[in-house]
Amino acid sequence: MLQIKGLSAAYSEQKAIHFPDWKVAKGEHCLILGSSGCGKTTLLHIIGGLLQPKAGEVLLDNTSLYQLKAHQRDLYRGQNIGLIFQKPHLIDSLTVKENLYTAQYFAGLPQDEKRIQEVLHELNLGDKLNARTFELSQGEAQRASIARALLNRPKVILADEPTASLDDDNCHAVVQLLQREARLYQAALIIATHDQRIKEVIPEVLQLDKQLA
Ligand SMILES: Nc1ncnc2c1ncn2[C@@H]1O[C@H](COP(=O)(O)OP(=O)(O)OP(=O)(O)O)[C@@H](O)[C@H]1O
Repeated sequence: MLQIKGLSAAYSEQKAIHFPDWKVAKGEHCLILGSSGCGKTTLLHIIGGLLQPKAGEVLLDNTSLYQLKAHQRDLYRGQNIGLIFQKPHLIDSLTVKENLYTAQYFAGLPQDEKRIQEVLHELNLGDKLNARTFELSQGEAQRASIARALLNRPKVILADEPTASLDDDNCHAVVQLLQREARLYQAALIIATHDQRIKEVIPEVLQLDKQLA
């Protein structure tokens, strides 16, 4: 379903970071692990169509992400890839509903309030539809960002350090939530992290090594 081949990345004059070839099956849950600076976020951004690699290929089903023109890739991402970051990155001047509308807009999809209500309900945010995002607790804001990522029923969910600043209880709650939602959408779930706690529940790992850099 997802395949990376011969991938490398380089920021400006920096030495290239090389990534091992890797395949993730439909519905599979896995981790990208490795020490700080080894390239976890970089790889996640490449897989998410946010960062052009120096070389190599990202295949999602039969689509080669970087063969697409930039605007086609943006639409493809909006329709097929759900991105979750450590911080929610919601737009404070908008309500929760309006934040989720942006995900439909950037995917080239029509506004669908019913679908927004459905996904908010799934994440126990049914009463927050018209709340401003600054009125949300941190946990609610994180779930709203997960709702935004799931809204368009993605084939793959990419989460970057979603548990880094959480205590053990909340760490497990967030991982369980991501796994439950990924199962619901039969989506592949890929979490980039150096949080060893997640390894207990998701044993499938792509280990990145500093030596590869
Ligand atoms: N925008 C950028 N410009 C230049 N170099 C960058 C940029 N982003 C990352 N790097 C460098 O690329 C390398 C990989 O960074 P990346 O953020 O992917 O690592 P990481 O494994 O996610 O680290 P961490 O676990 O600390 O978040 C590092 O050496 C970093 O300094």
